Amino acid sequence: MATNVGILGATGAVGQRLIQLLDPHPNFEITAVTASQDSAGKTYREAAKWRIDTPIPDSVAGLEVRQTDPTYVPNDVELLFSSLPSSVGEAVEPKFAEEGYVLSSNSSNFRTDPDVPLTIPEVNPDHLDLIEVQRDERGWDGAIIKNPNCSTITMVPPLAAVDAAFGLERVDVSTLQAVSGAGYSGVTSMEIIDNAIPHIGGEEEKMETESRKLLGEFDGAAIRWNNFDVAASCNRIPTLDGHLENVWADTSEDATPEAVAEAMESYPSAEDLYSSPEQLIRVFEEPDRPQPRLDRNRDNGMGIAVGGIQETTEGVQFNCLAHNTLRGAAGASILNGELLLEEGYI
Ligand SMILES: N[C@@H](CC=O)C(=O)O
Repeated sequence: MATNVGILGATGAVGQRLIQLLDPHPNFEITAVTASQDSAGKTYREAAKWRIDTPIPDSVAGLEVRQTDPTYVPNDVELLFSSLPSSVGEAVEPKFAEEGYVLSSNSSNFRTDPDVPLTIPEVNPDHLDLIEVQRDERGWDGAIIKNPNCSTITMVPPLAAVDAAFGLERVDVSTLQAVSGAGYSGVTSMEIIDNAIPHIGGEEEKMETESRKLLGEFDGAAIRWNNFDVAASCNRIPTLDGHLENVWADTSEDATPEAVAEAMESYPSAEDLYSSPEQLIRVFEEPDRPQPRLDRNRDNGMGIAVGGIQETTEGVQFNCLAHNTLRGAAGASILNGELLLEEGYI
């Protein structure tokens, strides 16, 4: 039987992607959607300005939109996906956890808190058990778990493969990020057409902190962050979806391009989880790949594509790409929901 799930912030860009991905999902059934007070009481079809290129699923179109408050969400909802703006998430998510709800959240608040699991199921599934620490410390019956920022998710699986095989000393990364990462009204057409913007507020810090937490070690009580140095430079470009990143990784042991490709291609997926691709990282030999338009939808938008692996004086260099609203946001939260289900937290 499918698990009843709700979506907090269901009318936004990531909320809509969550609906698109959850509607056909074999494990989950959407039974509650929430949004801001203005939308409460309307049907989802009336409240949402639907901008995805598949129709609003019939199962959701007629649902009544509820206020984003635990009082209005039915108790038989076992898992909540949160795509709230971070300022709202910071205020509201703990209220739900206090009331016993388990949240798989894409919002950026709390990601680096010591008792909040930040997980990519193929990379650090063991960090999920930090939930026990969180429950002890905060006295919650529910829990909050997070997926990382989209630009972090794009580079961390390839870096995890490099770290496991050769050890990581230092990472430098420069990003070319699609406009959908900023949300529908994030950058105007006048700002981005014929242009590139060499700044995305807060993004560099997210990449620099989240990557070290994700690749850290959980000893049963706390996460010891990985201590490689990392510096990020983030840029917005006029692609619609798909973040492309140029990464330089200085390794502890010598790493040839062939050995790096082998380590990446053999890095395991989470084969028991429905949304994890059969092969997590695909490596191109063609020097001009991956490209956003050609490669973002591989493996239902949940794969990571890598190319241009080469040796440099400072270690190894490669390019990586992921679909930012699928693997990098809605799909990442759903994968964490699948992990929560598999590990018996819901
Ligand atoms: N913070 C990211 C969101 C991911 O898509 C961005 O601005 O691109």
